[in-house]
Amino acid sequence: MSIEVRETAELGPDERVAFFERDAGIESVTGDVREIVDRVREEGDVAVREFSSEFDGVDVGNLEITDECERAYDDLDQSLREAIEAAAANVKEFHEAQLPEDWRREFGDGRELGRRFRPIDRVGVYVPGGSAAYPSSAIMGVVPAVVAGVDHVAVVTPPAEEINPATLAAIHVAGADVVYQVGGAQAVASLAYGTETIDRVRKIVGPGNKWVTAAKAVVRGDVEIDFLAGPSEVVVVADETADPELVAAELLAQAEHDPNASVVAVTDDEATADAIANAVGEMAHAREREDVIRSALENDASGVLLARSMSEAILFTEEYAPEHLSIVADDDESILTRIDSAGSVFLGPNTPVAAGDYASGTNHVLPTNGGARVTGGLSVETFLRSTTVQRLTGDGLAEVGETITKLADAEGLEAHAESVRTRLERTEDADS
Ligand SMILES: NC(=O)c1ccc[n+]([C@@H]2O[C@H](COP(=O)([O-])OP(=O)(O)OC[C@H]3O[C@@H](n4cnc5c(N)ncnc54)[C@H](O)[C@@H]3O)[C@@H](O)[C@H]2O)c1
Ligand SMILES: N[C@H](CO)Cc1c[nH]c[nH+]1
Repeated sequence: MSIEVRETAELGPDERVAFFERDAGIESVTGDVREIVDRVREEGDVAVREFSSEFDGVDVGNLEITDECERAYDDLDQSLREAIEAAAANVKEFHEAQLPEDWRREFGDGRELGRRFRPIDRVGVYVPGGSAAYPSSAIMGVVPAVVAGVDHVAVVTPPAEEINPATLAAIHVAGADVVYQVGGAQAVASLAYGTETIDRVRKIVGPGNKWVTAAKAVVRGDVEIDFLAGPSEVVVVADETADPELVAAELLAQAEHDPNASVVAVTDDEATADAIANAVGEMAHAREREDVIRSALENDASGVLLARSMSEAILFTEEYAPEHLSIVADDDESILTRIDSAGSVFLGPNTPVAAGDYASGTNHVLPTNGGARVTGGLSVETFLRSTTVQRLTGDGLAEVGETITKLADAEGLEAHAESVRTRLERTEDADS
């Protein structure tokens, strides 16, 4: 397996499009996904069972498996149980620090304004589990919802002859209220529209492969979603001080998720670029998921890139807007100040992306496909809605009264203006 070094300056228009408008195969499955979503919407559980049989190879009996999660937790090897609990505790602590406080304060004279935060009442969390198991994603999806105070957290995860026990146990530890064995687009459709067994939710969150991600895009008009969190991505920005093997290790780690994953190293140092490419070639062999890694490395949005300068490497990265950004360079903090678009940032040689994937406490459900240009990852705010609150005194209304009536008149909305004038007149009458 080899990966060729390409110069950023030499990239043609098609290659730039492949990097910057990458879609990880989502568009190619959107037609099929629309059909799956429509069938589940019309036929409910019958369609869910049919698609589970077709795509997961399982004849599902009971769709609900909430009690099985607690049993899996009880039976789980103690050290694995402790690892799940330690990761969940770190994620909880970091997300509790995000909880916003309601506030009100005086603006001007007699104008009290503020914001109030309340949880969404019913959410659905997708926990992936097709080609790998994702207990970590159960923690990342459910814990912030619980911290936010969501009343009803429903989890969906793909069925299997035996669903991974660590995934079930993690769903239990994270605190889900109800759990269903259904995966892929059919799971997203079930949460969006409801079936006989699965209640519809108000917001669907969580990561998944191209079918899951396409389904979230399809239902987005009918139900709220977090963002598109599809096949994993990483960009490593490296200078000549970077250890090529550690950079290669980052690329392989994200590449092993999915054949549609995208992994990039970009550097301004030719020797470093060559060394990273060699290390990737050598280290990719004899991996358990070598085939998946090979496909991901062959993606048009993957590669080792040689930039003419660090500024060019930074511009490339900003345009790419990766899910994960690792910066391994002497002046990592100053490079970071020049990159705004990244889902989650990992600084320095001792900070592997796997830290955030599993246990440092930050969330690993992150925007892919350039979504980092407009949003960050899953957080407590994902599960909250904010409401503004205001109270004006007579003086407060008088202060903004003319501004309001002028604008209302300009809009031709007389009743708006009158609702203010009436109050102002009453205040004047009371004062005289
Ligand atoms: N961006 C993020 O935040 C993030 C975080 C964690 C994981 N991920 C990604 O999640 C994904 C997990 O993928 P996975 O496949 O292991 O699990 P998954 O649960 O996402 O997908 C499995 C489901 O895909 C459906 N499916 C499979 N083949 C199909 C077909 N031919 N037609 C229709 N549906 C089909 C099946 O219904 C199955 O249940 C990876 O791409 C990984 O990179 C992303
Ligand atoms: N790298 C994934 C986010 O793209 C998260 C994850 C789960 N398990 C391992 N890693």
